[in-house]
Amino acid sequence: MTHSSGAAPGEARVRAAREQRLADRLAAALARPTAQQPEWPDPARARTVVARLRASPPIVTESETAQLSERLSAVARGEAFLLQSGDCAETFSEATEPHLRANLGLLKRMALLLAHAAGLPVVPLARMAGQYAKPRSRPVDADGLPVYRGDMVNSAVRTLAARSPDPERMLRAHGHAARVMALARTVYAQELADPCTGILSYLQGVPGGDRFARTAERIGPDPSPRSEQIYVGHEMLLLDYECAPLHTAGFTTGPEPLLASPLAHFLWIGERTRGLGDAHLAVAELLANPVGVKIGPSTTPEQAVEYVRRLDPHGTPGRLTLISRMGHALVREVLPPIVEKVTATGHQVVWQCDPMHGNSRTTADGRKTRHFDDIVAEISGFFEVHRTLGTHPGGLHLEATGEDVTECLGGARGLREDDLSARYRTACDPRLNAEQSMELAFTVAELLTAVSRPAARQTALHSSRSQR
Ligand SMILES: O=C[C@H](O)[C@H](O)COP(=O)(O)O
Ligand SMILES: C=C(OP(=O)(O)O)C(=O)O
Repeated sequence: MTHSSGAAPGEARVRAAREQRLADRLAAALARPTAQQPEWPDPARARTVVARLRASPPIVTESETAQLSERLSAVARGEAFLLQSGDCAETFSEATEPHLRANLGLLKRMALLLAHAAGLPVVPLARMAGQYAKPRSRPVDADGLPVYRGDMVNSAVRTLAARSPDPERMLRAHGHAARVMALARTVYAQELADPCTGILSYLQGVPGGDRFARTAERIGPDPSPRSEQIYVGHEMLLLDYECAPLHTAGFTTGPEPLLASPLAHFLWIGERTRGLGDAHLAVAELLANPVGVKIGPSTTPEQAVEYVRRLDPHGTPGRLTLISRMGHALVREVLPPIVEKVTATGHQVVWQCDPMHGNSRTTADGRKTRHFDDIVAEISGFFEVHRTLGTHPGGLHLEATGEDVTECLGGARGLREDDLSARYRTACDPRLNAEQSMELAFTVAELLTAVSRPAARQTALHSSRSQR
């Protein structure tokens, strides 16, 4: 943790004491049980890398993070919609401008579409510039090798040496993330000066695209404030990487000082590391950045309330995003008591639907995939639950790419299992391709048009225009 010098001696002492308290709390958090961490073969080498990460330059700025916090408050109040999308696992080899352009262009088109459908500003959040570590279900793969845990930890190549965790990879990940973020800022602002053209060419190119023509007609300039600004987030998984550069934040969401992560605007805790007694949650409690928690089908309403109590102690709207990933068959059953119990606490969280992770399946030849229809069914269930309870379905969290991959089944071209081998390129879980993603955006646009209230739409559009 760092602080600037130049303050009066009394002030410097107060600041030093405050930093020491935060350092002690972080050390206590890290002493708790941790899941899904690599065992570095050479711990001394790992410590050297962590020391270098501590001195590394920031990837995002605190003012951008504070701005995202404000925008998530609007989402939690029902005045905006959050769209998060990107690769399941970023790789070093795909940290290229064409790949970033494809993913960010897609995110921008989808955001524009949803903004018009919901009549609300859309906050774009890319799974990018840090999504290099993956939690896994099993420690070894089908060949008996240690499982691939993301480019930040080991290599996907199928040899024992390649799968050995290498701490130097954390430095490479940081370097790639910094470069990706710098590029993303420029690319997102530039990409599709005229996104309507991209949307219309999708409609013309895909079978049955004309069924969305009426929705497309309503699209005009982006009504979202700061529509050139992109935010990034990743799973806060690998604690050596995540905790090294934490420093006392210049902004806070309550009376006490907190730690800022300079690695991303938004961080979330995954389904496999959300234990209430575990380190990930205790670290997230110390962060000034907005945070999320994935909640799968085994989550109880009591656990959800505990996440809210711990991660949003001061009742800051949008400070916490609860990312439900129940699966299409369970969302209508499991989500309602959670939403009811959390709503009764009076805290205003962002309710976000991840329709990907509860709908994974394996094909006969061992490929992981997801069906477009299951993804739509989970989103429909999520909207239905919120419509019934009078709460705001605040956002979506997708694994999607603007590339023409063949990883998920179904969609307008009716991709079947036999088609998947053509361009199955994901490093981990299957992503929607560009066409499937646009089809999903149009489908969700129609759901949103059905749920959004015209009066609220007018007010939100008016106020977002006046902020520009
Ligand atoms: O992206 C999410 C997880 O890392 C992934 O679903 C785990 O996959 P596995 O079950 O193949 O380990
Ligand atoms: C691992 C992920 O999801 P979950 O924790 O929900 O399984 C993810 O979003 O990459």
